[in-house]
Amino acid sequence: MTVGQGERIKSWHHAPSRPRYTPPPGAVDAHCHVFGPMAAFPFSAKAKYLPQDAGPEALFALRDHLGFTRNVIVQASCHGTDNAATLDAIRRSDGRARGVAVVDPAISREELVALHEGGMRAVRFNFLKRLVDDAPKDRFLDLAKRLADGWHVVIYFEADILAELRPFIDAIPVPVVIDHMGRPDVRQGPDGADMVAFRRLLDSRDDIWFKATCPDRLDPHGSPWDDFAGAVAPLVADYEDRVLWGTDWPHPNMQDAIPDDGHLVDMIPRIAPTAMLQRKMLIDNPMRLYWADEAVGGEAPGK
Ligand SMILES: O=C(O)/C=C(\CC(=O)C(=O)O)C(=O)O
Repeated sequence: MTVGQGERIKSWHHAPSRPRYTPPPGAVDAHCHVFGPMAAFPFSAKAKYLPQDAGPEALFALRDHLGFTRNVIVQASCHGTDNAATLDAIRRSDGRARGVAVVDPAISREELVALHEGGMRAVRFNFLKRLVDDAPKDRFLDLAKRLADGWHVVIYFEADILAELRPFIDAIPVPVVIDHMGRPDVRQGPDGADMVAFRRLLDSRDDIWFKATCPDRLDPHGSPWDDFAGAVAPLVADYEDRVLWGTDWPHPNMQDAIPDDGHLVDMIPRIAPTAMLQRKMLIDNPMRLYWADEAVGGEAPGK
């Protein structure tokens, strides 16, 4: 697809329900995106989808509606390596958002410093062929070696390439966060081949984290996403200090199965049934990665 052609798609719920589950004060939605607004922040010429505007106002309204305090905004592939829309959203958040950037691996040290000052704390390496044209492992690795203390790498891949990616991941010298657990087939259950391979990765280092996100993407049986809950709850319990959670709003490419964000929040007690697990997943763990400069938990700045 070439951006500028075709209809702009809408992949998010027009009126998400209010969740029955109430997140603890200080909870972080650690995986979400902004789209545009396009008039101010045009999409990349290489974008594989052309969404309607889903800017910071809508994101922060959803945050409040769902009972969250902070956001980690992940640069979406439709904006390529121009992080202006994500930086603008962070700037407007009153200190309540931080970000994950997507950059040209040749980025200069000065540009990385500017991203840090803008609230970025990680770079994302996307290996999904339907989203990006190329993912040069050698150049990604060179960049990972140049990241400042306190930064990490976020990797997005599907389960069928985990084995092939292992030498690359093993060589990354900073902490690693895996998006959507590397997209396991949750129908295999908690002891299926995909989860076993993913646990082997987690066991290989103690600085690999993961997002227990996207029942809507990973569970083909749909809401209430029972297969997702069954496969993911044991992982959360066994790796409680390394798990993050997020809505994934505005759910890029999910226009044919748009999830109700209130229902997504109601998955939290099903995968993290105790108050302690919820606190770790929603506050302590994301705070350590994204707000290491602040005391863990508590009120957000500007509140
Ligand atoms: O929102 C996600 O994490 C997943 C995406 C979109 C994405 O990552 C991107 O556009 O950068 C997907 O599977 O289409």
